[in-house]
Order: sequence, then C-alpha cells, then structure tokens
Amino acid sequence: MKQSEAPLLRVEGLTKRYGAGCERCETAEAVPGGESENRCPVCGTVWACRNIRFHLYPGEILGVVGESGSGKSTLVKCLYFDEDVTAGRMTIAGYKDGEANLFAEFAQQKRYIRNHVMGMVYQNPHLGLRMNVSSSGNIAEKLIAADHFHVGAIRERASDLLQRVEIPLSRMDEPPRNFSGGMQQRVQISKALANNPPLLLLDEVTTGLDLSVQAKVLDLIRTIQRDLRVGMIVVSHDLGVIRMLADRTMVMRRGAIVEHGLTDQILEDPQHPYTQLLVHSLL
Ligand SMILES: Nc1ncnc2c1ncn2[C@@H]1O[C@H](COP(=O)(O)OP(=O)(O)OP(=O)(O)O)[C@@H](O)[C@H]1O
Repeated sequence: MKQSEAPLLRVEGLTKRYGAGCERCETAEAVPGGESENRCPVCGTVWACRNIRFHLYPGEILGVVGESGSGKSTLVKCLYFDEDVTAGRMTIAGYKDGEANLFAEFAQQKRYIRNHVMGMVYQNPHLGLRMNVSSSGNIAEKLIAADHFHVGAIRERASDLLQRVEIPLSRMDEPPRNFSGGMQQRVQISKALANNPPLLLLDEVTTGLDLSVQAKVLDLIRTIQRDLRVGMIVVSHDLGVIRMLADRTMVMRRGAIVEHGLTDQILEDPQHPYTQLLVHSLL
C-alpha cells in the first residue's frame, strides 16, 4: 500500500438508519440512546451507520472491528448495494473517472459495479454461492454476468481460480453443498475474484470455522492481496483476524467510527476507552 497514490475508494457521510428519524435523533451528534444502544429512545429509529467516512488505497486491507450490533455488516451491505443508504457518497477509481457517486447510480450501473468492480464474500456461504450448482458453474455465472461467453475460456478461468484457492480440479464440477465450510468459503472467494475486481469486501468470512480452517482461509486472503493487489475491506468482531490481515483499522461502536488508524498502533496504543476494552479482552 502506498498512501501517496490516489485512493481506490472514497466514502463520505455514509448513513443508514432504519426508521424515519425525529428532531431529537437527527440533530444529535450521536444517538441519544442508552450506553450500548444506537436506537433513538424517542422515535425508535435505529442508526445502524452514521456519518461514516474513510478512504481505501489500492491493494490495502482495511479492517472494520466492533462488537455485535455496531454496524459493521450494515456498512459492507451498503457498500455492495445490498442495502440502500439513507445518505452518503462513494466513489471508486476506474469507474466514471472516480467522480460518480455510486450510491446515486441506477440499478443497472450498480449491477455492473457488482460484477466488474467489487467482489463480496459473505459470512454465510449460502448468500454468495448457489449450493446446488457446480463450483465451476458458480464461477461461470459471475463471468457470464460480466459478458464473457466463450465456453472454453470460462472453463479455463474457473479452473485457474479454483486452483488458486486450492480446490482440487477433480472436484470443480461438484456443487458447494458437498464441501466443508472452509472449502465453501474458498469457492466463494474464487467466485468473488472471477472478474478481477480491484475491491473485495469480506464480512466475517472466518467466523464459525475451526481454528485450523480459519488459518488457511486467512492465509489465502493474504496471498490474494499480495499476488493480485486487491484492495479489501475485512469486517470482523475478532481482533485476532484484524491483527493478522489489516494494514489500517476502523473501530465501530453504535454505528459510528470511534477510532481509526494503523492496525499496529491501534493494538499497541488504543486511544478510545472502547478500543482499550476490546484490545484488553484480546490479551
Ligand atoms: N433490517 C433491519 N431493521 C432494523 N434494524 C436493523 C436491520 N438490520 C440491522 N439493524 C440494526 O442495525 C444495527 C447494526 O447491525 P449490524 O448487523 O450492521 O451490526 P454488526 O456490527 O454487523 O453486528 P454482528 O456482528 O452481530 O453482525 C443493529 O442495531 C441492528 O439491530
């Protein structure tokens, strides 16, 4: 990562609320709820993400950490258009000169961006894969969505991708439902990479896997970053995962970023009391 380069992704003022909002919670700096709440006590609106701002540089891994309910998943869902934002702006280098606000694009453009510019890996492989379609077919689907129609080339690309994530070629025509959780995540990663996107979003991709399997998936993510120079946003509630992967880290609490910096610095010298609590619970 070279921060002298222009950012790959710029996100400004990203806000997602569930509910209409009211005078009290819309004007407050933070949601005037209880200590652990992001829910307005007056109107019941949940502010899942509030005024999130960050840049991601090409080839960089940005970690997003926070406890359950802090807004991490909502953030990546908004970035991948799985959820519509309430407000905010996102631009990406290489799409309309990095000028267009992607959140304001029409559905067709958003589909294009999801197929060419971003890949997503979900915690639940059922969301990213068709479990009953062959693994090669899953990848083919993504390639076809990006207008690749040459059968031979599709097959070759699928086998390259599956080899990269160490799925034996003898199993490329098996459906992911036959595979272990770790293998399913690896197929999901290969599918997300099918069209060489410069940006990969990963939401709790190792949660629920055995430790040894987790290590293998984390290793794969690092190799991909090194070899393909893909920028990544890695969401995890687990600071161990963040420590292993992320160059920089954002700490989220109650829908807001409470601390943001180099991962080493955050782990060694956390400034915000909430980050201190997270870091000390890791030690
Ligand atoms: N569809 C929805 N309607 C109402 N509130 C929602 C909805 N989806 C999420 N929320 C709320 O938004 C907040 C942020 O949720 P989110 O899933 O982003 O948190 P998270 O940090 O990813 O937590 P976890 O690690 O448990 O997934 C929570 O208070 C959640 O209850």
